[in-house]
Amino acid sequence: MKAMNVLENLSEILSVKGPKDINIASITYDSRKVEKGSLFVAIRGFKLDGHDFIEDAIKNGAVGVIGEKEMNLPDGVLYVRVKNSRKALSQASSIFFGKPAEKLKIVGVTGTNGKTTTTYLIKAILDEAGLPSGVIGTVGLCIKDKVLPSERTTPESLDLNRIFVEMLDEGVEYVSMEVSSHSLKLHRVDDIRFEVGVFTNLTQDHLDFHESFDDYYSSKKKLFYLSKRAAINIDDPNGRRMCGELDIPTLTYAIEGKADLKAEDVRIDSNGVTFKLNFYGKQKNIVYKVPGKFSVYNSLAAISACLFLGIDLDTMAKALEKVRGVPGRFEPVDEGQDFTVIVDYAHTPDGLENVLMTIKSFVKGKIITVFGAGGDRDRSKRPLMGRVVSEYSDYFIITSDNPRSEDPEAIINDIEKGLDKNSKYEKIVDRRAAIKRAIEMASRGDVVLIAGKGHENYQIIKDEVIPFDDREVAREFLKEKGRMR
Ligand SMILES: CC(=O)N[C@H]1[C@@H](OP(=O)(O)OP(=O)(O)OC[C@H]2O[C@@H](n3ccc(=O)[nH]c3=O)[C@H](O)[C@@H]2O)O[C@H](CO)[C@@H](O)[C@@H]1O[C@H](C)C(=O)N[C@@H](C)C(=O)N[C@H](CCC(=O)O)C(=O)O
Ligand SMILES: Nc1ncnc2c1ncn2[C@@H]1O[C@H](COP(=O)(O)OP(=O)(O)OP(=O)(O)O)[C@@H](O)[C@H]1O
Ligand SMILES: N[C@H](CCC[C@H](N)C(=O)O)C(=O)O
Ligand SMILES: [Mg+2]
Repeated sequence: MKAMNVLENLSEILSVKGPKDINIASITYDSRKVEKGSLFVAIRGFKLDGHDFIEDAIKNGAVGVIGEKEMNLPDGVLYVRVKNSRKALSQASSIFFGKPAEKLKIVGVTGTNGKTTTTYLIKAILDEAGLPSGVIGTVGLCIKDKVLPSERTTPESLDLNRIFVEMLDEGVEYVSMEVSSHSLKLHRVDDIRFEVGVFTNLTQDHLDFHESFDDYYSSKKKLFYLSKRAAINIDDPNGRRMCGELDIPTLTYAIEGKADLKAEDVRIDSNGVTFKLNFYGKQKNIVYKVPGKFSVYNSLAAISACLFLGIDLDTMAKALEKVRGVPGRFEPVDEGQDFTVIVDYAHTPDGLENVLMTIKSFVKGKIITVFGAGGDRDRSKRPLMGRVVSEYSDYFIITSDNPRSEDPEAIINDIEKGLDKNSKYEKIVDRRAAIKRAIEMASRGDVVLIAGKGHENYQIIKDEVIPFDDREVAREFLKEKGRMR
């Protein structure tokens, strides 16, 4: 593509130096991925500054550069100075790949908890309706039935465009994607026009990245400036606030309050949830075989979004009844033992409270929880997570999640600050040993909750990513315990 075509799509150019008639063979924001003919976009990062890698990029074959700083590049290399490189990356990628997002119907789901689950439920409904779809989110990328790993919940704009093209090539028409607050703030989704934006809830997380809760809220709100229509959980105080501030067609959903879609006669037990959906007098029985009040909310979120897509309630009810859960979300590990083991991705105070409240409602014996908190993430959520776990568990083991660059013991100490005084617990830094201990001590009727890592099949310790899967580790010790009997 001619550089001129890319330039025409950039909204905030400050200056252009060098030849505009060059051909761009590819775009990248990482100098290590530059090829002959690449356009390199220099991003001022949180750790590094892409401008420091311009020389490398040119050595590797870049013919053009987009950046924010005043630069003098060698003759023959195009330099486009813009106000915001991340915004420019989104605009350049969209035009370079032929605006693939415009050819897809994309539903964006935002909120602190429930994004992954809701996107999966939407996909299940689209499948039942016979509409070819894809999913983009924490657990990975789904292109029709193909599943690929993903590094981020919401990929960088350039990568998103590449994924959209791949989806279109495979015949995908609908995309159900998670939209993280990071992605909204860092302009990863700026050039997507969402058919529907969904708001699940907003509670504390990511206060390391967002300077305040208000900044977190405003980032989430941006999704609705990019959406044609909205589906909002109006039982959530921030959902109510959001609703009052939007002027696009909106469907609200609730269990408690007044809403367009209301769940009535809600029944929750260890097998899942059932409720009567009331949508302006139209009623439909919904069965979803994953327990928890949050399962009702996630079903309502998916139904609201799919109503906007024109899917009928019968199809939706059929689809939800068939869903057998989402990887790592309230996932049972069953080796025939006489107690329950659940692996769940809860990694926020609210997520933990929801999952523990659900367990409390059906547990016959003790609740034993194994959990930690991620390193290089919001530190202020750690004592709050500790408080919630100590409030609901009969016994718990504080261990490591993904410590990343931090000292695992220091993270555990942060969690410990929030504990209830009467807590019965121990600290075991090694997650494998912690899971082993919980399984050894469990007896008939107990529930062992292993929280925080869900579907993750790795653990990040310093710079190392080691293979680790809570489900496999639990299975191994369950088998061992079975053999000892
Ligand atoms: C905080 C955050 O989102 N950081 C993202 C940000 O990194 P950064 O700006 O700090 O990058 P950097 O390492 O400082 O480097 C600056 C630039 O120099 C470039 N570079 C670097 C080295 C080199 O040799 N050559 C080179 O060109 C880099 O490619 C980058 O463009 O831009 C990078 C490039 O797009 C992202 O990879 C990176 O995501 C990191 C890995 C990350 O962990 N992000 C997490 C926090 C995140 O986004 N999480 C949300 C999920 C939240 C949720 O689910 O609740 C998500 O959507 O996944
Ligand atoms: N609607 C909900 N409200 C509160 N908690 C929920 C809800 N749905 C799921 N949870 C809990 O939060 C955990 C994470 O759920 P899920 O993965 O769907 O959220 P997410 O928003 O995608 O998270 P992430 O930000 O990490 O991508 C679940 O394992 C469950 O314990
Ligand atoms: N998307 C979330 C996931 C947290 C999962 C938990 N296992 C951790 O590593 O903190 C984040 O990146 O903050
Ligand atoms: Mg997710």
